[in-house]
Amino acid sequence: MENLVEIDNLKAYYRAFLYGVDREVRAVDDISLTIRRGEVYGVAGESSSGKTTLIKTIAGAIRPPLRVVSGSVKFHFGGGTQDLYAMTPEERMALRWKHLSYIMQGSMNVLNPVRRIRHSFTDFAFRHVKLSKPVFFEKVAAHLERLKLDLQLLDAYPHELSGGMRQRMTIALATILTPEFIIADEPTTALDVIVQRDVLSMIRDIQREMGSSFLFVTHDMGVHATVSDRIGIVYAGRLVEEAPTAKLFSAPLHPYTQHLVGSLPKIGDPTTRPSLEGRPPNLAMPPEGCRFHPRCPKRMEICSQKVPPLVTVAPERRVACFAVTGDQV
Ligand SMILES: Nc1ncnc2c1ncn2[C@@H]1O[C@H](COP(=O)(O)OP(=O)(O)OP(=O)(O)O)[C@@H](O)[C@H]1O
Repeated sequence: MENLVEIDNLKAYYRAFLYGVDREVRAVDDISLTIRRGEVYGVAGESSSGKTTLIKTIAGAIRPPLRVVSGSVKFHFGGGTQDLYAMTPEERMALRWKHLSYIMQGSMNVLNPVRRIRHSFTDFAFRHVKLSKPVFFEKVAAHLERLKLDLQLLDAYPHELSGGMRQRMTIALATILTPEFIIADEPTTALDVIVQRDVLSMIRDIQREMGSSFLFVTHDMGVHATVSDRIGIVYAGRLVEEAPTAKLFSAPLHPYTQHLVGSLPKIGDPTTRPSLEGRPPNLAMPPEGCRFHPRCPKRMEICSQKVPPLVTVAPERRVACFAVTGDQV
């Protein structure tokens, strides 16, 4: 399958003053991954592991104190190649909505709270199309109908809608121009499970119908099991494992992934789930070597001395762990 997004050795750090000292918070530290055309690539990891920073960096939404230290993000939109950090801000803006769009956790961030929803469609999407307004709104109506959303919702204010309905409208807005790449950041985290299921199946349907690629970020492994084709596990700013979803769940290789998968509840199994010792590291002062080693049940001497490289250990499987790959890599 063809690659749509190629991320190479990406490093993005925040500059922060901690206890009066100027430090770098290494939130995205040497991440390389590719997202194929038409796939849902899931990114999982606990709070503060750098998921949102990774998204911002891939979307080119960088503002101080965050900066891209090195690496590249390349897209293959519209048959060409776009090198995100070699583009002007205007060129980057031109990719938004048409080729790349966002579904965020809080739909209120996108839908303007003081304007009727139809204005959000005009503000974000209309300027990217060469259509008259009536023809544009015919397109919007057809899209909403396809997504089984009531047209009258366009005349509502965001606060008049339930959380689930607002999130569906946000998804409709993000997909109106059939973008090739959609980034979804915890899009169902704030929703109850029933609404969450409906929103996830809506995302899956859209993805199948439009053939778009998704970067789907959530800490919820249950959600990944439902939507993601492949999953990358992020720990303390680094990608520690990547595998097709079924393989990641049936045979996780990295001790951290084993913990994430092992702590999922199983119906009918009354045994208590193991918890992990310690806390994730402070990314302004991460431990030497493997960042997971202070918490790792399989740690060896080398783990505190050397950073384990991400190694391809089987087709479509990469892992960064000396306990799996041996210490000769
Ligand atoms: N503006 C900022 N200045 C300094 N450090 C920051 C800033 N924003 C985030 N960080 C730090 O960057 C690291 C990664 O944060 P990020 O929000 O990307 O993690 P996350 O995995 O998305 O977490 P969550 O799931 O809680 O949103 C954290 O250590 C966080 O404290």
